[in-house]
Amino acid sequence: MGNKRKKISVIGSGFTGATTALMLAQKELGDVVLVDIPNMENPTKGKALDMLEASPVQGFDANVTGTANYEDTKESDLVIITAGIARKPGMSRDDLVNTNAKIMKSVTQEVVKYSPETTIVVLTNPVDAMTYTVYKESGFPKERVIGQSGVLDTARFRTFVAQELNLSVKDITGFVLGGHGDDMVPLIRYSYAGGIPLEKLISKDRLEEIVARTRTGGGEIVNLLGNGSAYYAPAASLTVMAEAILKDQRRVLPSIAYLEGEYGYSDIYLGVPTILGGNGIEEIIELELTADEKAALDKSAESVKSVLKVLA
Ligand SMILES: NC(=O)C1=CN([C@@H]2O[C@H](COP(=O)(O)OP(=O)(O)OC[C@H]3O[C@@H](n4cnc5c(N)ncnc54)[C@H](O)[C@@H]3O)[C@@H](O)[C@H]2O)C=CC1
Ligand SMILES: O=C([O-])CC(=O)C(=O)O
Repeated sequence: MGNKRKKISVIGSGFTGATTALMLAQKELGDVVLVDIPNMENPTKGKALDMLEASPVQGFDANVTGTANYEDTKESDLVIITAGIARKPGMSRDDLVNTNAKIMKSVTQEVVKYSPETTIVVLTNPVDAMTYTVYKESGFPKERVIGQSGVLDTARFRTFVAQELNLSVKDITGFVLGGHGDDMVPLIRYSYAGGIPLEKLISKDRLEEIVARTRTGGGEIVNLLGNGSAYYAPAASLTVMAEAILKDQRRVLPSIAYLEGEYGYSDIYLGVPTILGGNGIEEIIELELTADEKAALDKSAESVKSVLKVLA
């Protein structure tokens, strides 16, 4: 008998949830249960069946099912929450807070009921505050409630740098700290092309433009799509985090983590460099920041705190 397949539940079968489900299955990370509200049960089952029917063509062994019944998520190894509303042009992520906080609470209760030992990764925006909400509602240890922002924000930064230098994206590394908003802090000092500091390859002005584009990268897509937000790169980001956890890879990836004094903040979820492995967030990596970097991070943390205050 081989190893038992992992079970991954993806809550929310919209653009990000469905795309994530497909990527998880294509990488054979486990069997995927896609969950949505009762009104969306048939479309959710339809999407799941359609993905399953791609499996013989692409040759992946993963079951994909759709449901509106949380019993089907029982004993999930990993739960990914994408449920909720997305922003439209003219809105900020923070405008979603009240609606999505209610959704986080009800979803978390159901998830915890059937999978008390699972690890949860949250995507729903405003994601720093929504991860905090899920943490409080779940009663889980902090290492098992994680938010996604930094992998995506870093991916955008890496894309723009690769375009600028006409180099493979594979050789570009980036580093983004802070909340998933326009105040996020891309750290040039820790970003490289094939081990060469970016500051040696790109002018300061161009680097500043790339940082600015990264900060508003989500909004750029929202404006182009017109009726929703990004989902391919977000789904790819969730998939890499899922892989790190399910395969116990201990990867160094940025995650939204619960801070208890790290970087000088407490009782807040914020994007920081972490080690992701079988236990979820296995470690938070603390770096020394320059005064300017710390000031930028303080500003980002303040934005997240102001959203948390709305929920208090
Ligand atoms: N953290 C990040 O980097 C990113 C966050 N997001 C956020 O992810 C969320 C989802 O985005 P999309 O998938 O594009 O939206 P979408 O509108 O395509 O899908 C959301 C789905 O959630 C479902 N849903 C609503 N209430 C639910 C409940 N109580 N239980 C289960 N399902 C429920 C809806 O029926 C819908 O199918 C948004 O809040 C968006 O802002 C999106 C991209 C990146
Ligand atoms: O911009 C949005 O609303 C969705 C999101 O978080 C992103 O794509 O970074």
